[in-house]
Amino acid sequence: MPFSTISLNDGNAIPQIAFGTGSVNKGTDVSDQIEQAIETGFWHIDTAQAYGNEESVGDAIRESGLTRKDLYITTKFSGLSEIEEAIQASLKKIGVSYVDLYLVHNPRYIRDDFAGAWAKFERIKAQGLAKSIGVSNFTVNDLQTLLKTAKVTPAANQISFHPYNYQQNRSLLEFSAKNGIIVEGYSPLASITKFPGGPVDKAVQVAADRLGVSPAQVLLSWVKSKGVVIVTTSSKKSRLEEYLAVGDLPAIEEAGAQGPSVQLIQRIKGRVIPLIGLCLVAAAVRWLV
Ligand SMILES: NC(=O)c1ccc[n+]([C@@H]2O[C@H](COP(=O)([O-])OP(=O)(O)OC[C@H]3O[C@@H](n4cnc5c(N)ncnc54)[C@H](O)[C@@H]3O)[C@@H](O)[C@H]2O)c1
Ligand SMILES: OCCc1c[nH]c2ccccc12
Repeated sequence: MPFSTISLNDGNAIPQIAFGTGSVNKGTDVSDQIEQAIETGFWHIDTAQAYGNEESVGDAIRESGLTRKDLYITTKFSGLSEIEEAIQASLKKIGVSYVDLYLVHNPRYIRDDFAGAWAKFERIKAQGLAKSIGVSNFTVNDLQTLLKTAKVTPAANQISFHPYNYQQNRSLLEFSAKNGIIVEGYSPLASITKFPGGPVDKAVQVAADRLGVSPAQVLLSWVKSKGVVIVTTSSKKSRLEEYLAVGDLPAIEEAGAQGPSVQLIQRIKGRVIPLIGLCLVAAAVRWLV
């Protein structure tokens, strides 16, 4: 069974893995890639006003033949127009009457008026144009400022999340947990894609060899074990299958409902996943100091 969902603070649920569409040049037609991702088993698509590809998302949805409620669509306000215009344009481009999650792409897009901008987001939720509203790239300070005037607490904060920024993200994770804000992690594979050759490589490879999985699966497993929604991507079907297979390495608390062989695997994973976490953090700390 692939990935499940995580409950949000507004009663909705978010799939724990998303297919990201922002890793290619702005405006690239990614409809075939999204279609492939949906066929492979992704049902959470992450786009943004700034990616210039919301039409591709719409095309892929229609091609997939799935109904609206079978998909989870996130888009973001990227400051390219007024908020009310932006959501209407996004809905039109995607060809849907609502998105599941609407995010402020970056605090800099609302820096001049956090309270006013968030009130507009709250209205978008009240109007049913977005089932849930949230933010992206917000620090603890940004969230504190927002929460001073917010009537609706952001459901999620999408941030960069990988072993090399884990220490830096810890206070944000704690603050988010305390305030019921789900963390989504983009660039989860950064240690092998953007910063190869660092100390995390070794720890990841050791864990991968021991578990008989790939380094990417170790990294995604680690993100999942933190309760963070994975936002990843690939144009290759084989990689998408590899990512989704991480859903079969569930967190230990899911073990009770499964058969004996799965329970055995989970007992092993239950020991290994925290160990992976420990190794990655130790490696990251050694690398940072
Ligand atoms: N909110 C934001 O500000 C923000 C910023 C960046 C990205 N995002 C979102 O997150 C998504 C994913 O971001 P990402 O691309 O950084 O994620 P990622 O770290 O998961 O990297 C994915 C890339 O890694 C490659 N890859 C996978 N396995 C590999 C391997 N073994 N060796 C080498 N390369 C491998 C894939 O082909 C793909 O190109 C974006 O598409 C976008 O939707 C959001
Ligand atoms: O999501 C933030 C990273 C990103 C990917 N593609 C973009 C296009 C415009 C602005 C930001 C981005």
